Amino acid sequence: MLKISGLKVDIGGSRVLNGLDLTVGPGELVCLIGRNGAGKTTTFRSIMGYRQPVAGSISFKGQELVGLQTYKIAQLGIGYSPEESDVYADLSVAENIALPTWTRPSTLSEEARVERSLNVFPKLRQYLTRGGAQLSGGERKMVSVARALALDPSLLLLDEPFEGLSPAIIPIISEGVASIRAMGEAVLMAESNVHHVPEYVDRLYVLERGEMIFTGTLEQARRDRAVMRVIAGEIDVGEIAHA
Ligand SMILES: Nc1ncnc2c1ncn2[C@@H]1O[C@H](COP(=O)(O)OP(=O)(O)OP(=O)(O)O)[C@@H](O)[C@H]1O
Repeated sequence: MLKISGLKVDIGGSRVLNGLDLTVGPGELVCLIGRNGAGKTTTFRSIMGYRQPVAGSISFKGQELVGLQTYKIAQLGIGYSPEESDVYADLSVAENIALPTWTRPSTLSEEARVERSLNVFPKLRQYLTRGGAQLSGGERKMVSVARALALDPSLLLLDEPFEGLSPAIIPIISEGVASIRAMGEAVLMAESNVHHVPEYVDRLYVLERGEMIFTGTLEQARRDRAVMRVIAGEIDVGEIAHA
């Protein structure tokens, strides 16, 4: 469904992604994991057409995305929830979520698409009339993911959905990701912390300074000390060794 081959991206004269290969199949949950600055956001921004690669290909359902404008990429069915969860302050929560239903036609009605998003995050029903500026970080994250889902995408990109959230909100987002997955949507999720990776993840890619250093299952990653050093830190490697 999504196939990235040999992707190279330069920013300000520096190579930020150096020959990335990655695939996401229909209905798969795939995690791209790496430390801060590894290049996860740059990968997502390249998929969405905000960054132009110097080499490589990004194809979605057989169509090349490189060179397409962002709105066209979204219309092809890729929903994007960025790390910073931009929620439109001048729109209500309900309007923020409904936004993609105005820009991408789907076989589902606007109501059905919004309802589906609200079923993923039922807590949002209390805030529907509230302005986008009057939300906590966790609420903004829910709106951002719900909005990306209202696009009725066949692939959802979630950039560090747990980043900066309080421990109380993490299980809510985690349950939301599980129900999105149960709907059969393909999800590509970026993470810097292996502990946030759901056990049911299909495949992990580990990115280090713009290069992919590992591809495999979560179980294989846990058995690889060099990989765990990158995605879990030294302390956790010790814990794993004693487990
Ligand atoms: N606009 C920019 N100008 C200059 N350098 C940039 C810019 N955006 C990203 N970079 C650099 O590109 C590299 C990759 O950044 P990117 O944001 O993709 O990493 P990331 O893995 O998403 O990290 P984080 O978890 O901190 O968001 C970093 O070294 C970063 O400093």
